[in-house]
Amino acid sequence: MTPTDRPVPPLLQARGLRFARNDEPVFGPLDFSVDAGEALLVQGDNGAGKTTLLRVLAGLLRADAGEVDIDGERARAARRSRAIAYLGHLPGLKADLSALENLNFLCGLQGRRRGQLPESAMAIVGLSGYEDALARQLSAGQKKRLSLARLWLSPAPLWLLDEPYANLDLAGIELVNRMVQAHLRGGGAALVTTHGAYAAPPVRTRLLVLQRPSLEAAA
Ligand SMILES: Nc1ncnc2c1ncn2[C@@H]1O[C@H](COP(=O)(O)OP(=O)(O)OP(=O)(O)O)[C@@H](O)[C@H]1O
Repeated sequence: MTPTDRPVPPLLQARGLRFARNDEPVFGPLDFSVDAGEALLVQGDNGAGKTTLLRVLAGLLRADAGEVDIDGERARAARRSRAIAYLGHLPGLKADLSALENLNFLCGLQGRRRGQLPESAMAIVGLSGYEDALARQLSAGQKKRLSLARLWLSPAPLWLLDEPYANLDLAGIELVNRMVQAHLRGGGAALVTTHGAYAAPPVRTRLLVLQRPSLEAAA
């Protein structure tokens, strides 16, 4: 077998991943993988553990058991921060910086996708003309769009998107789908939590359904 014959490892692989709070199981054990060019939709009822799973994968919470590999190697902090862009419920913006200053600040922290500039990212998300607006003066949907611009600028291949459609109008929902499609076409991957059926074809999509362990036990 030559080096080029070796199978490419999944971009993300979880084995036996489990999380509990105060001995109460929240999810798992879960086994799943996501390849480059693929989206994994994470669905489940309110409280099923979708946000918790994304936070564990992002390294913001520690799993009780299991392993996470990125590109075939254990996901330690440095590897996670290079490989993962996390879009959470909160916009994660500096309220007293302008929209453009926020993007420049975040590019300074996280690096920047090759060939993309903050100004062009603002245009892509429909925020041209808002460059000098303070983040705290933006509407909820505009803040979400600014977070999407930050996501677009990130050089990280693995997107963890927690309810990315929240607060967005129809055009914004289509924008998220176009961004995900373009990201996957460029060799990236995405985990997307959602309550709705918003993920548009032709994204190569698989489904991970979480169930609340206590409800399962009671059933
Ligand atoms: N900071 C916290 N402290 C204690 N319990 C929490 C905390 N955050 C979440 N939980 C609990 O963990 C469980 C999973 O919550 P999580 O937010 O992951 O669910 P979710 O599937 O994302 O829900 P939703 O669809 O409502 O956003 C819930 O029972 C919730 O009450």
